[in-house]
Amino acid sequence: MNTPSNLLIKLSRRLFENLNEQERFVEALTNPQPFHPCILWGTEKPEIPPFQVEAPSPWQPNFIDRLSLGQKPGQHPLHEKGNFYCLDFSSVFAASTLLTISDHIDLVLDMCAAPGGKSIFAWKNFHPDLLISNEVIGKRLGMLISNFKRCHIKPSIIVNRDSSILAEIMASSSHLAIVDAPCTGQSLLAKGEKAPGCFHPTAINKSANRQKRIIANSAKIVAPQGYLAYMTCTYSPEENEQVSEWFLERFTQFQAVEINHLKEYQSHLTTIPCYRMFPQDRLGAGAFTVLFKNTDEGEVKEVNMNLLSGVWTNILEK
Ligand SMILES: C[S@@+](CC[C@H](N)C(=O)[O-])C[C@H]1O[C@@H](n2cnc3c(N)ncnc32)[C@H](O)[C@@H]1O
Repeated sequence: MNTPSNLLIKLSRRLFENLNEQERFVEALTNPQPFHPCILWGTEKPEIPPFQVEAPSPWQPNFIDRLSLGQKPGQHPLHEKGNFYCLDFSSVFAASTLLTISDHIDLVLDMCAAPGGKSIFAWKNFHPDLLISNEVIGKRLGMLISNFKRCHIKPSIIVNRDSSILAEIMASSSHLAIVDAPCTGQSLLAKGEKAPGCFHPTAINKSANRQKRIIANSAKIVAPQGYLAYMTCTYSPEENEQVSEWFLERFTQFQAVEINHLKEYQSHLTTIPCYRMFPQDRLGAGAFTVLFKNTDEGEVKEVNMNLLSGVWTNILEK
């Protein structure tokens, strides 16, 4: 067990009033325990389940399976064939806000896409006419492309652009924009991984400023009556509730949507309906999620596909 830093203890006091909850949170980060592996079925599930599966949460979509501890889905031949994608249950939690959208979604833009979990979740849930997945960091494109190829994700385009460029090229065009923002990655500790400096105020502030820039550019892409899903895998309120509050103050055409199936996870750190999963509850390492709706009426604009210049494209057939 690692000794908790003062910054971690301080954060636990800001997150929870209850002393026992503070201690459980700190323990989850300093003495990490394995979480159940999880898969997203891109194809139909086989009649004979290839894995031992845990009882599903009431809100879990049927294309997700949470597996028993010790299962190694990444080593199964169906993984190589692209039948499923491995992801954390925290990612499923964060993406589950999308399950409340009943409108037909033609176009999805995932602004921060690699390695591809939220894109694939949205693709499976909505069967959009087109999925555009963006990854700005060049060296992370390879894993995104290989996951899309392996799982036969189409029709889709992968692009490598700064959010400000996409805001121009794709203004008011997308029925759904997903911002799974780069963050300080504090929940990596709950998975036994390293995230140096993740509780330091300078790192948190820098990360929050980047998140505000990305969400502001992404908002410009959302079509009238469309949605913007914002999520992170970190705990500090500055990167989560405070980004959401900042966003609603500046982009007054957006409203946060209540997510009924996540009611018991509602954050008490803001009056906005935002939702959190914490590692001490043992479902996943942690996530923050909020869904905004653009209340503007008006015209949905077309994307100029020539300006997008995808680095990988698979739009031949659905
Ligand atoms: C939390 S990860 C995304 C995980 C992915 N959505 C998934 O579910 O597999 C955040 C991503 O944002 C990317 N990123 C970093 N800086 C960015 C920026 N300025 N604008 C957009 N994305 C950025 C990172 O390279 C990283 O791939």
